[in-house]
Amino acid sequence: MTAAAPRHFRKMNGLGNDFVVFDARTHAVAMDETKARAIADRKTGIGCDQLIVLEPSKKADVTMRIWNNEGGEVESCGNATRCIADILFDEKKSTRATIDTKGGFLVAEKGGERLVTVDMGAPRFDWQDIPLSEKFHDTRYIDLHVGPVDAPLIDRPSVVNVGNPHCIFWVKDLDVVDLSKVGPMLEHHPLFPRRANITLARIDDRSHVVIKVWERGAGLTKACGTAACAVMAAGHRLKRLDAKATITLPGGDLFMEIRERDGHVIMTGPVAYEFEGDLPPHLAV
Ligand SMILES: N[C@@H](CCC[C@H](N)C(=O)O)C(=O)O
Repeated sequence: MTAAAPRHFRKMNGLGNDFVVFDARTHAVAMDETKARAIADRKTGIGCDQLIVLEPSKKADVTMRIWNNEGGEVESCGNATRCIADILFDEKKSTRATIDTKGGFLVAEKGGERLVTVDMGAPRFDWQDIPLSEKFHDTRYIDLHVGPVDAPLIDRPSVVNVGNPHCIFWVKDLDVVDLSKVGPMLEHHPLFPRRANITLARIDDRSHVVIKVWERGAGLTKACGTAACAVMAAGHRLKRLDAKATITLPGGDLFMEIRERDGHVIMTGPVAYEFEGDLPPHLAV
């Protein structure tokens, strides 16, 4: 039996949310759920929160496809978008890059050395767009209660789609519930037919929020860029946040803005290169 050809990859992260990146612009990469899980495994694979595959695009510099470490392909990833934009800035010797994703067409600009600003597009608040499985007139706060009878209850989250589905619980204390326990239950709640990313958000003042995220298909991560976009969009819609705010995640800060002229969410944050290599034959794609 001949071994599959090794496949070159780059390992990168945005605030500790880490990615194995494959370039399929010249040679096809056959990613699927089984391979994604094997490569993402932190004990027997390379290890990552998400796998990224770059493909040619007719309308953007690149098409970015995203798989969670659990194996499912998803629409959007804020931290990976910054990483890919930085690769493109270097390749194109330009300070602007365009990236097509299932969640939308994104434009990124260089903000400094390994610092990237991305226009993450317009947030969607309609219940069908989140999507939710039942009609909610007002998605600023929905009826969804969490917590056993003998523990503090958190409820009335906001929901928003920023390319992918997010549910945000506004809390005074980020430890009010154990997100590693309630996260998976909420992610799979029947109200979310495509599941959801679950965030606890503590607003410290009108321009600073601290968050913890249980990512759909990836669990607790050090940072989730789209969750920061979702918190910014929902918090501003509730008039609890100014148009510019810093969002602190376990891995560090993202600088967020709701652009006045079109309501788009603008995210600025760092990118980091870790290492590169070739997949061993048993993991080859
Ligand atoms: N880490 C990402 C989000 C990745 C996808 C997410 N888990 C989902 O399933 O929607 C980010 O930085 O946004």
